[in-house]
Amino acid sequence: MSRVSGTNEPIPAQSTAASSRRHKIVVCKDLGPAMPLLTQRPDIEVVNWTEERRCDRAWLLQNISGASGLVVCFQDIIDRELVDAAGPNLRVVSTISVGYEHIALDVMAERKIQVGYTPDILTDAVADSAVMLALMATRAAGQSYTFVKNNQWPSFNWTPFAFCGPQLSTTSFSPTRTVGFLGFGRIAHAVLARLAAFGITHCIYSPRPEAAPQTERDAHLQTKHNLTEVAPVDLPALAARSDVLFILAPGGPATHHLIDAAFLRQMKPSSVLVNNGRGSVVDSIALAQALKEGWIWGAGLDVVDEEAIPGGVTAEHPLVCEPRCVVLPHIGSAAQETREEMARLTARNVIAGVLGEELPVALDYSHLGS
Ligand SMILES: O=CC(=O)O
Repeated sequence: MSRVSGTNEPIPAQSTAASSRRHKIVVCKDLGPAMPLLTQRPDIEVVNWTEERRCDRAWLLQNISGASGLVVCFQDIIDRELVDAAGPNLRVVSTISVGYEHIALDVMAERKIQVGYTPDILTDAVADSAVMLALMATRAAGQSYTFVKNNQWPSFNWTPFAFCGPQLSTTSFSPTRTVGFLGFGRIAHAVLARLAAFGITHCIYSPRPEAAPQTERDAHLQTKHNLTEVAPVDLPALAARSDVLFILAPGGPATHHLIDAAFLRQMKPSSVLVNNGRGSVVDSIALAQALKEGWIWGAGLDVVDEEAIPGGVTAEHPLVCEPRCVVLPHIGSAAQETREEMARLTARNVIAGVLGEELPVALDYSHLGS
């Protein structure tokens, strides 16, 4: 039977013959119903962080020595220091996320450590939540919900324009709508498919600088969703034309604060920004100013730059304080069925990795810069 640590004290290295045949896997996030996939294997020793808060870096550094596998989430920074502390046994890092900015891929490549992740299976859940945020941000859901929670409904003087916001769907009297995407991959396509039902007419996106033109794919999407346009545009046009702009780009140096004051000033006063990608893509201070001064109408955020720093996003954060900004705590893929499948895949990835087998879903980082 595998051992699951009951406390978060450092676990002493095992020296018995039996333990040396077992693969040590350090688990930073409890995988819920998928944990037995790990704990019921006689060839695996599980050392897991059991507290209901972010895994302590110090605990991880103390416990990782001799590990063959590591289970993490996007909050855990996997860098050279950690890999050095693990030692030469480490064969696989399995993250329960589609994003991988938290993993130093140059170090993984150098040490030939496989990386498992969970793309595709979360696409629909994240796309659902992006549409939810677009609707919440356009239709003043944050303000009106707070109004009711604050017991203001009893004295509500209903007026035709109270809590009004821009309409996401097209109508006979407002027949065109342009959605923009920064990051036009699987999740963006799933968002577009959902928005087609809202009568969206134009879809524009900013291509990666190195990407080849996708003319055929765009023509296919245009026909499939009965749109007037699907086209790549430059950043100024993306800002100026989007009624709703979805940020679905990965984080990292290439996208850091791409959405800054200069970009936001080019957006329409009636437009809405939705961020389901990474907080670091948007300059929070500039966005708060854009909302306060009416450069844009509203925002729906599942990610915020400051979530990564100690103290995180408090109730005093300038974006949380903006009435037309809906902020959720990074829950884009938090649909029960999806999270269970992500947990199972994360477990299967780490098991395959420690056994030296091909991962069910491995990140191919051979072409990625460090
Ligand atoms: O942000 C969440 C993920 O990368 O899956």
